[in-house]
Amino acid sequence: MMFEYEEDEDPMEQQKEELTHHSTDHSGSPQENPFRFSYDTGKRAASMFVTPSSEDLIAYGTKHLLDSPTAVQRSLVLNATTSLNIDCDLSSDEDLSPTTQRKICFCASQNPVETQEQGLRQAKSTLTVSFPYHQHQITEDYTISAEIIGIGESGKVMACYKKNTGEKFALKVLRDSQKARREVELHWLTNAHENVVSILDIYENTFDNVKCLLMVVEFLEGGDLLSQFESQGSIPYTEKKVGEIIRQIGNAVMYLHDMNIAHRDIKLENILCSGTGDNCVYKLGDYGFAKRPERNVLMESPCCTPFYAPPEVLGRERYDKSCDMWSLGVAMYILLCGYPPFYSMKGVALSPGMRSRIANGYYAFPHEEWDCVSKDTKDDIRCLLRTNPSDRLTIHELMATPLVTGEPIVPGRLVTTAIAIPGAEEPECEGGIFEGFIPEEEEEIPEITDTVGEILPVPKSVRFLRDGVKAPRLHSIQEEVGRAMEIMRMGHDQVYVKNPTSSCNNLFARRRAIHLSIPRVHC
Ligand SMILES: Nc1ncnc2c1ncn2[C@@H]1O[C@H](COP(=O)(O)OP(=O)(O)OP(=O)(O)O)[C@@H](O)[C@H]1O
Repeated sequence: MMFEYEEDEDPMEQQKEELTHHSTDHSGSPQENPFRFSYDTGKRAASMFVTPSSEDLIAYGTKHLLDSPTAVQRSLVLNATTSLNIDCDLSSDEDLSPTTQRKICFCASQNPVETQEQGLRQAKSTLTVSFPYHQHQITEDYTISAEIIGIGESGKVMACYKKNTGEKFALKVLRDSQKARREVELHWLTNAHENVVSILDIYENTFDNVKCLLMVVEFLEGGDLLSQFESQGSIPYTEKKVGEIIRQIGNAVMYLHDMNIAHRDIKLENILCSGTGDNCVYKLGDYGFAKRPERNVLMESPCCTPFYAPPEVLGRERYDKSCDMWSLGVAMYILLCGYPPFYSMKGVALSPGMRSRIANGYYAFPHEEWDCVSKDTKDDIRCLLRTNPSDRLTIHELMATPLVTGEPIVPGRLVTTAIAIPGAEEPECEGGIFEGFIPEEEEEIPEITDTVGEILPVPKSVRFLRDGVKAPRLHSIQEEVGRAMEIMRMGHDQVYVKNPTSSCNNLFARRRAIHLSIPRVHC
């Protein structure tokens, strides 16, 4: 869907009129001070890049939300500064959910005058959405601290402090690129949701001749969910707690999916926590791989972290938002037992065996951790980890499950032995219930030296599902995953292709010896 205008209307004029009318200026003209404004919706505080008072803004948004979403949506187009296509069809208002409309109203309100000309230039061609940003130095507004809040693939996340309030925020610096712009744009587009990390300010600054985008986001004191989970010893969470996390993050995912945006990198590290207590608010962050497909075009680029990557991504087939559902299933699985459903026995991020198990949907629910989990919840995970994307639960279906709605669920057998085990028909093995098929060609299972706990009396084919990946290894696995991410995320910028004549890799060497007439390299 593309933005469309009716030929006889001039949206520029209309928006100018609306901005003039609604911008009751308290601190200067919009040109002088277009970015200084904070509002509090009651849910969150965020700088909205506008000058009107919060009442004006909300009234403005509400008015247009209720009376004339089209007018506001048209004005949103005037923010356009890049060629990214955001496929909202403004010719049909009913396509937009109320939340979507509300967000778009806010976007429209924040429109800095400086972008209007650019918007006009694009108005009757391909109409796109972008984000407003400052071009002055971030250090005019924030003090950048040396404190590192987190480290990710794209660099460090630093602490920064707003100069006039002393408030702490998180600063993510991205080297300017098409990918970075897409990350910021899609995050910006969804940032009004209460379970999405709020963006406060965006800057385009140049350091040592390198143009960067700097994103100031709210600081979540509880850190990321993986660290929080590990800091309490990776002890499995209760279904109630997991249900609450999935309810909140699922709400954010539903918001994204309703806007036809897939996050594509849902994992515990990208779920941020407002605190550590019972009232923790969970928020989705890191849109580094988020994508909005063109209409009816499924996303094709492989991304995601291997542990969370669905088969169709690994298989480089087409996929869509259902990859987020797979990743939610993986996240649920980890939180409920303390280890991931798929992993490499060799301690690498993605082995052929792990790939094969993912492709076949082959994982287990070992008795020790899973017997106390209800069959309903295990069924939810099964429905999320289906190898065929079209068979997977949608986000709307997940949000209606008892786990998420909080309806009573029949507990697993360790909680009460009086209840019949509905999973009696489930395929069982000595080590637990397993799913999928046993791959015909398994990877060699090496001697496991770092196994925590006893070796279970299970067939070799199933053993890898349990051994060696107990809680203490989770973090090191995640680190390995991090190192492998550049390869996994080849859908975007670059693909690293090893030199077949000089590469040293045992698997490659074996295959080369068997299949290829490439001279052998001694590693
Ligand atoms: N707003 C925030 N509040 C608190 N901690 C944060 C915040 N943003 C990021 N972090 C921490 O920094 C880490 C890395 O952040 P982020 O995921 O945004 O970076 P990245 O480079 O995109 O990472 P990835 O490796 O997932 O691509 C997070 O896992 C989290 O621990």
